Amino acid sequence: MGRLIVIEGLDGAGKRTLADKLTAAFAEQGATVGTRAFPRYGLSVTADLVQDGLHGRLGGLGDSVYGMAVLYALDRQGARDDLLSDLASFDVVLLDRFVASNAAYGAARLHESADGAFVSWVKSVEIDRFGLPVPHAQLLLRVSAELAAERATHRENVDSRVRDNWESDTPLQVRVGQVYDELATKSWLSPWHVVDGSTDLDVLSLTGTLLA
Ligand SMILES: Cc1cn([C@H]2C[C@H](O)[C@@H](COP(=O)(O)O)O2)c(=O)[nH]c1=O
Repeated sequence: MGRLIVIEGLDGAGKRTLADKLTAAFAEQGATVGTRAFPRYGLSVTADLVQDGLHGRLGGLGDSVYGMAVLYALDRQGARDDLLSDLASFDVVLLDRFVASNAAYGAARLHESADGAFVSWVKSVEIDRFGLPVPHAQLLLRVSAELAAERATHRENVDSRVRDNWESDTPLQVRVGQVYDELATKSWLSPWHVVDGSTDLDVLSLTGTLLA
């Protein structure tokens, strides 16, 4: 059975770059790696609806924290069998965002902490009812909301990728960062490793820790 390792962090933290570096480093250490990212834009109708919601095209549903969270959760539920089969075939399954994204963003939108009702609800729906696998470890790629916004703006200019309504909401991003810190401190679902996303990482030593 492979290890499910999840990368979490703010929009613009550099999760995709870290996923690429970790994939190469795991391979260098002889581990086979499968990667996935959530939401599964272009692959699932629920993820495409999420995108509509993020860009204000779902009316009141986009404004509903629980409504949007259900869409994200259904997208993952639809990938459950694929995830379980990946875990049976690879040593490491590396995910760019998972259940904790729902917990952090939803709680932040509701101005709740990681000890609030929303975070418990996410676990009860996604882990207890949908039966999604619990991560072996979660990596919090920690950057300030200012640096994340700078990177997201740069990506917007370079890739012509329009920032969604949440990405351009800096106070929201600050609260998301706080909830992530709390989730890591309380080892929500599994152990968390907090890594500094503002400097170059020692990826080989990180993979060593994750494989130990
Ligand atoms: C995967 C996921 C993302 N999100 C948020 C984080 C981002 O602001 C936004 C889109 O994610 P993305 O920028 O990684 O594509 O959705 C949730 O609120 N819940 C989730 O389950």
